[in-house]
Amino acid sequence: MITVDQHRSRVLASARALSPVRVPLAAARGLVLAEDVLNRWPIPLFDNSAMDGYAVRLFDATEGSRLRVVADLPAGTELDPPLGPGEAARIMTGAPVPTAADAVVPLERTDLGTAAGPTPPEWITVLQKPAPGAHIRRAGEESAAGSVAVPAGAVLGPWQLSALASAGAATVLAHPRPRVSIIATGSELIAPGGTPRRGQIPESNSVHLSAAVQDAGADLAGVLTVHDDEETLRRAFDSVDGDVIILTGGASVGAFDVVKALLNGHGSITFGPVAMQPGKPQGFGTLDDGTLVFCLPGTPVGVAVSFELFVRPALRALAGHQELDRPRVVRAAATSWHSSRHRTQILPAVLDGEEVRPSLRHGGPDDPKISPASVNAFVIIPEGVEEVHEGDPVSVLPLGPEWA
Ligand SMILES: Nc1nc2c(c(=O)[nH]1)N[C@H]1C(S)=C(S)[C@@H](COP(=O)(O)OP(=O)(O)OC[C@H]3O[C@@H](n4cnc5c(N)ncnc54)[C@H](O)[C@@H]3O)O[C@H]1N2
Ligand code: MOO
Repeated sequence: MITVDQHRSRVLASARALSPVRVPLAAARGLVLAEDVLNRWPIPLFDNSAMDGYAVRLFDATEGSRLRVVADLPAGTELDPPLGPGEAARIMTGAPVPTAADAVVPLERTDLGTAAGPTPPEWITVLQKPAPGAHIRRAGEESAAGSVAVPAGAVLGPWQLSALASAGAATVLAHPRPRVSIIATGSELIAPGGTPRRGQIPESNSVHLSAAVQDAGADLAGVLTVHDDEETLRRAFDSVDGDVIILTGGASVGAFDVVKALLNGHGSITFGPVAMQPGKPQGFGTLDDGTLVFCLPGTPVGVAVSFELFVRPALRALAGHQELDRPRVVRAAATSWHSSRHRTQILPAVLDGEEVRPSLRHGGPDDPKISPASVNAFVIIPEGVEEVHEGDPVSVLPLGPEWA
C-alpha cells in the first residue's frame, strides 16, 4: 500500500502546465499568466490633474492674486495652452496639465468655489498659494514605461486584469483552463429527480465533481453516467475528451467493478490501495496522448476526499498554478474519535470559529450527525495517530470560494 504523498507525487509528476494560448482580457479571469507583460507607456501616461480646479503658474498664484482664465481643459482634451503672466486654465480631474503650469489650485481654493458652470469664469481669485506641483499626478510616478506590469505566474483577478489594461495589453498569453470529462459508473444510479425503485439511488458523484471541477478553475468537457457494463463503459470512455477524465465507482474488488476491468493497464493506468480513509482504492495513469485519468472509488465521501487531495492539485498544476493546495489551519477538535495508525484519515467537517467537528461514520449513538450540506472543511489526521481527544489541535483544510 502506498501513502497519500506517494500517490500525489505520482499524479503531480504527470500534471505539467498546459501550453499557453493567447486570450483576450475579457476571457482571462482566473487564468495564470505565462509571460511577463510590460507597461507600454509610463503610468500615469502624462502629467494630469488630481483635482477639478485651475492650472496655474506658481509665480502668479499667490494668496489674493486675480488670474485670467484663458482655457478650459476637460479630461480627454489634447490641448496644451500656453499660459502667460497672470493667466490660468480651468482643468478637470484627469486632464493633461499644461506644460506651462506647475500647480493646480482646487476649485474650493478660489473665490468662486465649486459652483462650476459649463463655461469657465473669466477671472478667479486664488485664496491660498499652492505648493509646487500641488495636485499634479506626474507621468510615470506609478510605473516606468517598459517595467513589468504583471509578472508571469500571476493569477489574473480584478487587480491584475486592470493593470494589464492600463499597461496597454488587449490579449495575454496564459495557460488555458484544463478541460475535464466525468464518467460516473453504477447500475444502481438514476438521474437526480427520478424516483428510485428498490436498489436504486440518485447519482450524486458527478454533480459534486462538476461543481468542484469548476470551482477549481477548470471547464467541463462532458458528464456521463453509465451502468456497470464493460462495453457501455468502453463506448462512453472513447466518446469523451479533455485534459483530464475522472471516473467514479468500480475501482475496488467487486464482481462488477468494470472501471478497473476496462482500464487497468490502459496507457499507464494502474490500480492499487492508497493508505487513506476513505478513498483507499485508487486508479490513476495517463493515456498515450497525455490525458490524465483518475479512477476514484465510488463512495461519495471517497470521491470528495480524492478530488481534494489528488485531482484538484493536478487541475491547478495543469492550469499553471504554483500554489496547488488550499492553505491549512490548526483548530481544536470538538469531539474525540479514533483514527487508523496505518492510514491518513480525512473527514468532512464543520469548522466553526476555533473548533472543528468532523462527520464520523461509525453510526454510534454519540456520533454527531452532520449534514453534508453544512460541510465546510476537511480534518486531516496523519498516519500514526490512533486517538484524537476533544480539544486536541488538528489540521484543518477549510473549503471555500476559490477567490477567498
Ligand atoms: N471486499 C471488499 N470490498 C470492498 C473493499 C475491499 O477492500 N474489499 N473496499 C471498500 C472500499 S474502501 C470502497 S471505497 C468501495 C469502493 O468501491 P467502488 O469504487 O467499486 O465503488 P462502488 O462499489 O461503485 O460504489 C461504492 C458506494 O458508493 C455508491 N456510489 C457509487 N457511485 C455513486 C454515484 N455516482 N452517486 C452516488 N453514490 C454512488 C454506491 O452505490 C455504493 O454504495 O469498495 C468497498 N468494498
Ligand atoms: O475508500 Mo473507502 O471506505 O475507504 O471509502
